[in-house]
Amino acid sequence: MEMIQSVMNQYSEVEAIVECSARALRNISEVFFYAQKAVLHPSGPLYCPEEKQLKPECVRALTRVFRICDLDNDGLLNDTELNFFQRTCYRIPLAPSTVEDVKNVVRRNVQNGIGGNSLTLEGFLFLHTLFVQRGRHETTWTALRKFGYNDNLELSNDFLYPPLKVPMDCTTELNHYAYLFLQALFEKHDRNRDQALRPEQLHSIFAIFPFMPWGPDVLGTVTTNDNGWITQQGFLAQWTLTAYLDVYRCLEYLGHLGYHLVTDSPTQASAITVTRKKKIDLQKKQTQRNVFLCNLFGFKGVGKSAFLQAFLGKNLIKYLQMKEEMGSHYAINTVPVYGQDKYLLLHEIGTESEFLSSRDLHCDVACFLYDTSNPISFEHCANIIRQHFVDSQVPCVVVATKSDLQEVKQYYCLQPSAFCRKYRLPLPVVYSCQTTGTPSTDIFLKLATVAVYPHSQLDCLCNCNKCTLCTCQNILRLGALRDLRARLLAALQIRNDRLANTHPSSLWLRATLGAALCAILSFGVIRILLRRS
Ligand SMILES: Nc1ncnc2c1ncn2[C@@H]1O[C@H](COP(=O)(O)OP(=O)(O)OP(=O)(O)O)[C@@H](O)[C@H]1O
Repeated sequence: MEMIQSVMNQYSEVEAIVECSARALRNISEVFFYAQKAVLHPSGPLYCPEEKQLKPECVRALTRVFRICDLDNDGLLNDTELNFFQRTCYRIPLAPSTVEDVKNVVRRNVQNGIGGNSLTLEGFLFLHTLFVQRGRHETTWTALRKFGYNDNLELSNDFLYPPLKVPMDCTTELNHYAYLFLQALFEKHDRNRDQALRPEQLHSIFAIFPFMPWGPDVLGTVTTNDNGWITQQGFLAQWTLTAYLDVYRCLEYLGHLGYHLVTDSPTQASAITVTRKKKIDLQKKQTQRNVFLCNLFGFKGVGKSAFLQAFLGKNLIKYLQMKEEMGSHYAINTVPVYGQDKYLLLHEIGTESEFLSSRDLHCDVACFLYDTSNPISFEHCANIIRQHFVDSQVPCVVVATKSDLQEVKQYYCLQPSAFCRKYRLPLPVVYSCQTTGTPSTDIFLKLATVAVYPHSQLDCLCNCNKCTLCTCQNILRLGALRDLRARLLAALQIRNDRLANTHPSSLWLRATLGAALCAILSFGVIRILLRRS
């Protein structure tokens, strides 16, 4: 016995010594038990016996687990959160008396282990140190594996990149549940409830990542408040952009945040909707998509970046103030298209030549900017349209920027209006972001509408307030219509709340019939008006 003790003291990596005999069949099953345990749940990556504490990688991993379980972000695990951790890892909730026992053990051993009757990070780490010291490595390993860690305490590829098939011609979007999760994430870190994330709040969201996933360019990609902090709308928009442009990266980020554990879904791929092929949308002349891509083309200096920033509500002065710090080739925001919010993603194609890759041509609407004050700027647009878009199904919109400056004649065989008439394009839309307040959003509404309804003959892209498009938009913006919609939604909500007690024939029927009637009426009005245009 003494010899065993001295070996164990001398070699701290020795976890157990078993005296056994094959002849006498003594302790055979114990040998296999300890051997299996040493392989499946090694203490090496978790614990440093010399220093008698958890290794830094293990502390990092457990800190992430703690933060994910801290659903209200108050730095403590209350009983509900502790039970969430317990159910997620071990599939059985803790009895209230056991929760109290656990907290009492922590209270007795760690000075700051309990705060306001909840478990602190210090207490949580202490509990796991205790598990490992008492040879219950499997308890800690079960938790770590559940939260995605492999034997090297790194998040495994299987965890970060669950299978998701995206066929050609389909796009990827976040679904309703993903937006609910992200909204809750935003609210839990926006502790001062100002609907914007200060830099430190943004960092606290990503503190559980091994890297900062968003660079400074995000501030030039989505809406920010007057202080330059990301708004809730901007936060959701940036996630929408990632899901659209690089869905596997989006899955990775959601994996770091423990999406599927918090939402109790099979994997974070449940957050993604793969849309049907665009070809089918075009054939059927309708789409369920919510995100639409608009590629921006234009000669050097025509105002493409200023246009992107105008989409985010910044006028020329604000754009020039932030130009150097946060240049971005993308801008994403929501646009109300016939009463429904759609995401429009503007992408500045940074090329001075007219050579374009097939990726540059792939979009839902192509927007061509020329500078009214620069006589050589239109030729660039005209050449791209003639070479790449004349026979394509992608709708094109031409925009005459810097309309606040003196207009000059374009050095091209056709002036922009004549060119558009010749190629059956809508006439150029005049635009300027040189304003004192927020730039006009009409052009973005028109781009989004053309992207969502590429078949509609929306060739009257002006600000006349008389044409079909403007009439439809105005009808849908009517206060009365919005009021009616809000009432219907409220009625449906009441129905949800009371369904258990109410006879289904009353509220439910009334709300459903009302909603159906409203939808049919709106649809009919829009179709009649569109046909007449
Ligand atoms: N409406 C406007 N009125 C006057 N000047 C403008 C207007 N819009 C943009 N400018 C000026 O034009 C310059 C170029 O604008 P911007 O950087 O947006 O062009 P760009 O097309 O993005 O350029 P690049 O091709 O180099 O990326 C800006 O420095 C700005 O001062």
